[in-house]
Amino acid sequence: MVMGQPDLEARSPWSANNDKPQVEIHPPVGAVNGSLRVPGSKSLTNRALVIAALAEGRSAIHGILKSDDSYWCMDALKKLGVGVTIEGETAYIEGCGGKWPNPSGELYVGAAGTVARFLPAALAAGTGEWTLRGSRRMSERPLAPLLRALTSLGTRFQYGEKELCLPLTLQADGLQGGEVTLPGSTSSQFISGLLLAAPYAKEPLTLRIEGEVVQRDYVRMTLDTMAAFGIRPEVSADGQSIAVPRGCYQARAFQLEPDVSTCGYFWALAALTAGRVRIEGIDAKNTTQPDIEILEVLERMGCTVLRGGDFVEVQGTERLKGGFTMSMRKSSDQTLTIAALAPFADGPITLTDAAHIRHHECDRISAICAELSKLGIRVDEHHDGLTVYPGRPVPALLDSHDDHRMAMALSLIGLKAGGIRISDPGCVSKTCPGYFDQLSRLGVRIEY
Ligand SMILES: O=C(O)C1=C[C@@H](OP(=O)(O)O)[C@@H](O)[C@H](O)C1
Ligand SMILES: C=C(OP(=O)(O)O)C(=O)O
Repeated sequence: MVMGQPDLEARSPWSANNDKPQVEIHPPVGAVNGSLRVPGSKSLTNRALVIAALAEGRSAIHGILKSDDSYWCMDALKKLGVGVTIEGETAYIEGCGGKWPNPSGELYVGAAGTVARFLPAALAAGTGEWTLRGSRRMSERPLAPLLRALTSLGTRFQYGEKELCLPLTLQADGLQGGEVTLPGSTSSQFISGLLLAAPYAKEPLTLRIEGEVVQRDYVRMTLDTMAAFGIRPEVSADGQSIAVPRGCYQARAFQLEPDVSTCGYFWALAALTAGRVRIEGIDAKNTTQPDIEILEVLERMGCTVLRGGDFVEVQGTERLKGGFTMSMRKSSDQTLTIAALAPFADGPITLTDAAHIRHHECDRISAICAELSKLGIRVDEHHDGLTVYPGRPVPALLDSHDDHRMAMALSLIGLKAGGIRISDPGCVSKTCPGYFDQLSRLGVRIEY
């Protein structure tokens, strides 16, 4: 079987296993029990890095994620002349107060949606001319609504290959203020990107959001992180209008939460093996990360969840329950995790409201349907989701589609079925380079 060629340029020095063509997951003999910590949230790391770079003064960001997505964010900031020093899990950032020290250069965003959507607005708020490139997939992923909004605020763009896509050259002379409209239906990151830069506009900026926002809680996360650095936008009662005051972020020490999206795979591991997995450092009631919703799904499937103030423990069950439909609008990154659990439930599971994940690292709806089908699992593909039916997976080599979440979700199937191999295990480094090592530490046999 010929798998698509992964885009190895997007793998950072923090990646691992790029030389391994495949990994086999061996089903553990019994329940998986264990306790672990996962690295910092990708979403919080890249928000904090961009804000700290725009701030006045030196920030210390504690508990960062060290993965491809955060590497390319820091790499771009360094190329812009921002001082970035890493000691252990802390990044020290010398804020530039909104004036990028290097007014020109070539920046590479890798495969990171957060960097591709946060950086253009932050650059546009300054003065200079920069070229932005991304991975093959990032050059196909949508950027147009953000670029149109920035154009209306005075930024000029030239496109290298295709209009309104990466690669591009951005000419900036500050953002005009006033009003700007952005759609919410394709990606919340356009809104987050513009919000992060908005305090530096020449006049106060108001964002009007058209329609529903996919994964709206990520916008809330952006607003909360901005507030932590001293800027408090005002959100209208209907949530569709956000007024951002002018100002400058103030540097500070900032502690990040662990990555709840990554936690989902480990909690699913407990769910599948009737085991018990505790993840330290998570405050389920107060987290700003929407993927915490996976806990409610696991409960619905029959698992028991213990929400401590500083940990979450999931205890699995002998027979997972299915027979429900779930909207993934809020926590779409967990769609693949639930789809991978679904064959082992006692009834079909339908996931809806996730049409936008066709524009993620791969067309995730079509990709997961293709891979589950290879396993002999019945799936119905819908425009905005899928239905997965209970079944017994047959041995197969599965394609990770150069998508960290495809690889991590598909690995879960190997916990229950023999002969499950996954291509290009290195792709997990987009958000969790140590994923397979952590599985091993929990007693799951991994063979490259
Ligand atoms: O702002 C963020 O940190 C994110 C927003 C979401 O993207 P979209 O809103 O583009 O779906 C999510 O899928 C991604 O993993 C992280
Ligand atoms: C969609 C994702 O990433 P990105 O930040 O590149 O959009 C993801 O991590 O699942």
